[in-house]
Amino acid sequence: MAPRGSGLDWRGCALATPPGWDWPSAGCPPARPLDMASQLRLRSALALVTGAGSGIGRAVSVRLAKEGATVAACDLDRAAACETVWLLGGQGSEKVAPGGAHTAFQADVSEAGAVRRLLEQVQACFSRPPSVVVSCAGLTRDEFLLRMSEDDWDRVIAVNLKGIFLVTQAAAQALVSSGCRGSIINISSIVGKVGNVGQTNYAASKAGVIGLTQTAARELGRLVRHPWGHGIRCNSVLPGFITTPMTQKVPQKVLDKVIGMIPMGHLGDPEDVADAVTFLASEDSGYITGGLFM
Ligand SMILES: CCCCCCCCCCCCCC(=O)CC(=O)SCCNC(=O)CCNC(=O)[C@H](O)C(C)(C)COP(=O)(O)OP(=O)(O)OC[C@H]1O[C@@H](n2cnc3c(N)ncnc32)[C@H](O)[C@@H]1OP(=O)(O)O
Ligand SMILES: NC(=O)C1=CN([C@@H]2O[C@H](COP(=O)(O)OP(=O)(O)OC[C@H]3O[C@@H](n4cnc5c(N)ncnc54)[C@H](O)[C@@H]3O)[C@@H](O)[C@H]2O)C=CC1
Repeated sequence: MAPRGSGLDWRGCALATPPGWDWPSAGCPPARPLDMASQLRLRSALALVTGAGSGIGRAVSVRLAKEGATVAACDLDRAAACETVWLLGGQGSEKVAPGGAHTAFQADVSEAGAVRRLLEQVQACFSRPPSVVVSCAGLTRDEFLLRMSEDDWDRVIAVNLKGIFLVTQAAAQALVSSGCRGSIINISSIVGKVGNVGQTNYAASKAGVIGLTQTAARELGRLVRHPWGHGIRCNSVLPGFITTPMTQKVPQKVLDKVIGMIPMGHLGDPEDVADAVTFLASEDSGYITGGLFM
């Protein structure tokens, strides 16, 4: 069954009106018109999405596919990645994804060999490197500093920071080897800028993602004519609280505290992040590299 609010029915087909959509009484058009998909800004793109099996990564996969991209959906959880591909139309989705059928891949992004094999498998499957790479894979191991274990620190840094290093490096190497331009989008967090109680490990990892991405942008951004330039844009997105399985673990009393500080007055949806990611993946952001704050 397609996830609630995915805007997709049981077959993965777009609903005329997403479940729970409350058409504004004033009759004004919906905030996120479904016909945005008709733009097909990513018609020829091959997009690799890590963490594609849940939450933001799944929403990003759906959104990129709506704009014509072929999606290589990667996750530690193979079944979850396969469910995402099923939502996108699965095998036989060539009719909606000119670049080939959406495909699921399994990899632990914290393992160098797994990431190397992932990029090899994606290129073997599609005969080209992914021109859009979105790193959503991530986890939390929240605890107060005074009580945090070394393992909780190590695992969060390994997945959230080293994982993005490995995927960014492998994807950039593949693009440079092929002389292709690309757009790499790394999901950081507002926590990487302002910190958050109970998240010394997570905040450090997300702050590291910001610095990694800004540096990669400096090294990879210029067009090929520079020895270190390759026309590859790198941006990080820093969402606040978004309603996903990751935030469902947060004590309600904490959410109650934080919601009052959110300018929009409520948690965001994964689709809100997917919209920003899709903009950064497309040529509409052709002169933006080094970061975008939400
Ligand atoms: C300029 C804007 C400033 C914004 C401020 C920061 C906003 C942060 C927004 C983050 C948005 C992005 C999030 C993201 O990237 C995705 C995630 O990381 S989702 C997970 C987020 N995790 C948390 O926020 C940690 C939540 N806390 C916990 O899980 C537990 O408290 C913890 C495991 C750390 C400890 O559990 P326990 O020992 O059981 O203690 P309590 O739960 O009872 O807490 C004791 C006490 O501390 C208060 N508290 C705990 N966490 C927070 C928090 N994050 N912010 C504020 N206060 C917190 C808690 O309310 C208790 O207070 P009492 O008054 O004693 O009840
Ligand atoms: N939910 C939120 O409030 C916010 C989330 N983020 C970030 O967005 C990204 C996505 O988070 P959510 O969708 O909310 O979480 P989620 O828990 O719904 O999805 C995370 C996905 O990453 C996968 N994953 C975990 N470890 C992996 C690994 N080692 N290798 C490959 N895949 C792995 C999980 O299997 C899962 O499918 C994360 O990087 C998170 O830190 C940033 C800001 C806010």
